[in-house]
Amino acid sequence: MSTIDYSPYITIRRELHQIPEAGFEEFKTQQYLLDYIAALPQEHIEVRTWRTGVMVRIQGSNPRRTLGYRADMDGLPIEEETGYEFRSNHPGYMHACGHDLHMTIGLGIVTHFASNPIADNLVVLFQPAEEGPGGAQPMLASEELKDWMPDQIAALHIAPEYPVGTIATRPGILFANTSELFIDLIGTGGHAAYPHRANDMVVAGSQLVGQLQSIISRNVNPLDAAVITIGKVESGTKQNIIAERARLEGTIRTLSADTMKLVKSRIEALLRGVEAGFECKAEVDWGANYLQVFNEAEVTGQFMDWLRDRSDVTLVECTEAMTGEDFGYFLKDIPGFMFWLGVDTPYGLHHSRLEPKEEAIGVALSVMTDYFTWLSEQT
Ligand SMILES: CC(=O)N[C@@H](CCC[C@H](N)C(=O)O)C(=O)O
Repeated sequence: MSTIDYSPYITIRRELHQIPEAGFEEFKTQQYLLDYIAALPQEHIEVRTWRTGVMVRIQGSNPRRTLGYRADMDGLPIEEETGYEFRSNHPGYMHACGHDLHMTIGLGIVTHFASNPIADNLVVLFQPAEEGPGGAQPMLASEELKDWMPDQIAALHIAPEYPVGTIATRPGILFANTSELFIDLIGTGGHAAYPHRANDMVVAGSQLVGQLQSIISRNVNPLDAAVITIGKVESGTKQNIIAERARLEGTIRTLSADTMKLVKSRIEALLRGVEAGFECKAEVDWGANYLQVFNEAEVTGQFMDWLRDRSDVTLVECTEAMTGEDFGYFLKDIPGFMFWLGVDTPYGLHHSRLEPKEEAIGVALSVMTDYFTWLSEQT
C-alpha cells in the first residue's frame, strides 16, 4: 500500500477551487492543467487538448492495453458561502460538485506515473462540461481521443455523506438517466385588476409545478424510481401586472430508460392540458440528456475485491443514486466503473457551503495509483 505525500495537492486543489468556470468555458482551468503538466518529466508523457479539455497519455513500458481515468472540470453557477480563504475568484461561480478534487487527483495520477510508468498505457482525461451541456459524448467522438481510447476506465465522485477513507460503489447501475427540462408558457399579460382579459402564466406555471409531481406519484410504478425537480421558475415583471410568460427549468431522473420515456410523454400530455385549460402555448425543450452510469460487473467486482484487502479503506456496497453523470457515456462503450469517495462534509453536492475534507485526496491518490499499478501487473 503506497502512502503518497498529498500536501502539494492541497495547494493545487485550492488553486483550482479559485477558478471555477462554466462548461466549455474552462479556459483558465485548462491553462492551469497544461502549465502543471508541462513542468513534469516529459519522457513518458504526451498531451493533447480537445476544446477546453486536456488528455494526457503516459506511455507504458510493455503495453497490452490502455487504462483510463477521467476527471470532470466545470464549476456551477453558485455564489460560494464557505469560510475558505481560498474561495472562488469568479463571482457567482463555485466548485460545488468536487470537480476541483477530481482534477487534483487526476494531476496526482499523472505526476506519479510520469516518473513511474507501468507496463500498460495510461490515459488521464480532463473532461469539460459535466454539469451541462455534457462533454463526455463529444469527447468520446473526437479525433483526438480516437487512437488513445482506453480499454478500461475509472472515475470517482466525491460523496459528502461518507467519512474520509470510505469508498462506495456497486456493480450495475450507480447513477440515474437524466434529462434537463425547460418549459415555456406563453399567454397574454395585462392589468392585475382585469384577470378575465388576460391568461395568467404565473397561475398556469404554479399549477404545472404541482401537476408535474403527480407524474411521479401517479404514473410511475412505485417500485421504480424517478424524480422531477424544478430548480428555477421565472415569471412576471411587477406585482400589479399579469405575467405573459413563465419559464420552468428542471431535471428528470429515472433508473430506467423506459421510465424516462414515460415521464416525458406524461409531461407532454400535461402541457397539452395547460394549453387547453389556459388557452396559452406550452413548449418544452429536453436540453442535455445523460445516460445512466452503469458499472460493468466483472471489472467493478474485481476492483471491489481488490479494495477489500486494504486496511486504509472501508468499502461500502451502496445503493443507486439519482444523481446524473455524463461518465455514463464512457461506460456505455468501455468496461469500467465509477465510485463515491467519502469527503465527510455536512453540506451536500451543489451547496454553497460544500467543504470536502482534503485528506480524501490522499486516500484517492494512494488507491488509484496502487490500483493501476496492480491492474497493469495482472496477466
Ligand atoms: C454528480 C452530479 O451532481 N451531477 C449532475 C449532473 C447534471 C446533469 C444535467 N445537467 C441535469 O441536470 O440533468 C447532477 O445534477 O446530478
